[in-house]
Amino acid sequence: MSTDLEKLSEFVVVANRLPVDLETDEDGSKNWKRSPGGLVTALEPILRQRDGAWVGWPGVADEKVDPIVVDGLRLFPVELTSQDLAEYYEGFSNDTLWPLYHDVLVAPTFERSWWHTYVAVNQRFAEETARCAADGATVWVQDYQLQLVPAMLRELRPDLTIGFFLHIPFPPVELFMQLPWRKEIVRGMLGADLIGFHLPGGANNFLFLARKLLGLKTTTAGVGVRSALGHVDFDSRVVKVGAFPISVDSAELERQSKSDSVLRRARELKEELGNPEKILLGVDRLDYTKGIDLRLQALKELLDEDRLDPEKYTMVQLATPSRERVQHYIDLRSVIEEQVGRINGDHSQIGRPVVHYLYQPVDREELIALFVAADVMLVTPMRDGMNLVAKEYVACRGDLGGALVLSEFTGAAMELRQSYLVNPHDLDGVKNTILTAVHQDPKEGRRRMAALHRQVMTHDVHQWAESFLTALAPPGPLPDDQFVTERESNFARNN
Ligand SMILES: O=P(O)(O)OC[C@H]1O[C@H](O[C@H]2O[C@H](CO)[C@@H](O)[C@H](O)[C@H]2O)[C@H](O)[C@@H](O)[C@@H]1O
Ligand SMILES: Cc1cn([C@@H]2O[C@H](COP(=O)(O)OP(=O)(O)O)[C@@H](O)[C@H]2O)c(=O)[nH]c1=O
Repeated sequence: MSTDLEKLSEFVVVANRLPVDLETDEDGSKNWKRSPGGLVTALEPILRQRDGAWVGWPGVADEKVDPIVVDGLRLFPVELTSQDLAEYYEGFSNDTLWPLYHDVLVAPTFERSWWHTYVAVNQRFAEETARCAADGATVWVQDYQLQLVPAMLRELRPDLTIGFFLHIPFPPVELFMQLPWRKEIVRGMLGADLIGFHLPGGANNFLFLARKLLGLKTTTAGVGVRSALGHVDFDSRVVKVGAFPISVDSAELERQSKSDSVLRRARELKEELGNPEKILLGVDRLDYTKGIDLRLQALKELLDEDRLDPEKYTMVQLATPSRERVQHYIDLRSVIEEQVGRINGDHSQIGRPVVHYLYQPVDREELIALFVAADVMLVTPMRDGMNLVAKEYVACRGDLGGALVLSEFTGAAMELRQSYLVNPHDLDGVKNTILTAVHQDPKEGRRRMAALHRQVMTHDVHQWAESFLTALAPPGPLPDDQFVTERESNFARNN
């Protein structure tokens, strides 16, 4: 271990994944590649800024990797066996919690052996973190895969200040109550000093559960955005609960979007696409929450009904491979690829497909060039914690060009009010809104984009981290009258 890695860390991020995955190339050589998803996009600049350490899984099973510095980041890998991968990651995290927390878009599987593995893996993450954190350090635990870590870590290291942030929606109480291990999960999160959600709704759901499920005293006033924290009286401590909408590195994205290389690449992309009148763009992990199939269905119907001319308009859909061994993801890939094939079969010409579809990760620079080239960005999830892609598109449109079609069921919709908002369950509404965005009056488009751009530039990922970490100050007791039990709050509501 190098001296840099022997040094204990004052600031530690703990997430299921490291910011880079260990991949084996065709020649057998091992390389670190950026790992997928918005959590990594958001936290990487924060870790760099604070010179912290990152505890996480290196993205490959049965691989024991020693602590390592990659691209200036200090990484502490946690090994997952093939069985852990199947039961903790693909199973409990992504086939139980993920669907349950995303409005039960597909049925969650409740499998007891997966739960036991989830507990064991969370314990391992807590132990690795306890080893690399300095005395009194700040530890920031991330997301639904690690909801038990705060309590486990507090048990091992009561000296630490522990924050927990959930990147996906926290479900309504009626859905959460389906979970056989609901009390254990809530107690696990309550090991933190501060529990953060993207939106006030998630924070309020959590406070309600703490009262209803565990009979704890909590504040009952609504939580605000970066303000009016809620409090839970738990285990002789006060746990704070708040809403902190995550964002992107807006200034950096804007800077890159204006660079010569990106502008050149954006022009090339338009040419390569045959200089269509308008380019429509979708950028997602291939996930059933993202509404990729919905937007393809909308496009198909618009083309079938002659309401969109395939010679004038082209769509690019990027889909990063994700959770490829989970059945719902396997099924969705088939559905999407059949849709793309059918649209192109019915409406394309030789050398001019209507839909350009890539099932592969695309690097940042290419992505930014696509954002700059795209006239209409389609973000249509059925449910999404935040959706950083929507904010990235807006950050890259300092030229005030383009239009954003955005699902009301994303966290981003709460802030990006001047986008073309759609209800993804209303297919006709989505079709009409796509047409409105495609044909928008340029002046109206600039007005909307100016407001969106202002919002994203003034609420960036640094503000997100700063506001969370400032609220994560050492806990202090609150006056007794700020707490009420569930029984007392019912009484207050009914009288
Ligand atoms: O690690 P994977 O299983 O490949 O999944 C990638 C990430 O997906 C999820 O991202 C969420 O976080 C984003 C940032 O807060 C948010 O914008 C988005 O709405 C969420 O879906 C997941 O929560 C992460 O843990 C994964 O790393
Ligand atoms: C398709 C694609 C995406 N990215 C980057 O990934 C993240 C996605 O974040 P988001 O919050 O929108 O959703 P999930 O976390 O996946 O649920 C965003 O930063 C994209 O720019 C990428 O780099 N390359 C890709 O091909």
